[in-house]
Amino acid sequence: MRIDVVTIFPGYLAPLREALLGRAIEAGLVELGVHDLRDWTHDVHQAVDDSPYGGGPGMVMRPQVWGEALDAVLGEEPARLVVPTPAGRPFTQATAQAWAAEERLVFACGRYEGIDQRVVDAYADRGPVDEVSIGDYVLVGGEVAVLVMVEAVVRLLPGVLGNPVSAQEDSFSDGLLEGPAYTRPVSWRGLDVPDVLRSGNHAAIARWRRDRALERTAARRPDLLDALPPDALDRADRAF
Ligand SMILES: CC(C)N1CCN(Cc2ccc(Cn3ccc4ccc(-c5n[nH]c(N)c5C#N)cc43)cc2)CC1
Repeated sequence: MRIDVVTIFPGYLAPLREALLGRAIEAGLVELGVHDLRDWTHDVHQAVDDSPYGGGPGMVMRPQVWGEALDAVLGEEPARLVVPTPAGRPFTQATAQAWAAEERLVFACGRYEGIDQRVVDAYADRGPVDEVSIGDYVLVGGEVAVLVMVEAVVRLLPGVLGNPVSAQEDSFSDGLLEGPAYTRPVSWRGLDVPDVLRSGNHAAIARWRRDRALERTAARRPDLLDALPPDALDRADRAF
């Protein structure tokens, strides 16, 4: 997979070259290009924004600069263009799984009050464009959202995670939050690891973990329970 990111703050994307993602890049599992939008400005001030038509607070990012940048970065190769925005469709694990199958992702990081809508409209004729949001809170720009989305996608690529099974058994992959996890020591500050996890009884352990996942999901994300397909809960789950 190749990932390109266009931004006025390239340094914001430096964490993508650290740790697991950095190792994936070094291993050739992912190619990453980070591009400074201002490289496509032609004025001495390198202006990328202007006042909004119709008035209102803040500034809007100019379409001309974005058009030149995206034409250059996209080139002729097909790619999914992703535009983070507070007004976007929710980015979910399902989105990450779908995008993990893409050959190319290009992320357009806006700032100010966002990017002139004509940029999205113009590229929608050339290929898939997704306006997405990572959550119901307001950030200052798209860069943090891109860090989140790139990590969620890249960890699903073959060879990236040391233990690939965990990508399948993620929270959300079976529709439930995952339950609590424990490691040594068996007792810490008077708190003990649940006996069942040390019993060696794998059926009992699986049941206990499923019950904790159901309990946590019911308490923290009842919406996920409501969204489960009818056959997702078995009789033992319903007894819970
Ligand atoms: C017209 C006028 C009255 N409106 C007034 C309220 N404005 C809301 C507004 C506020 C701040 C920003 C800052 N910003 C710039 C690019 C950008 C990309 C993503 C996000 C972002 N925030 N939260 C998420 N989950 C995001 C994602 N993904 C935020 C971004 C952009 C937009 C929109 C304009």
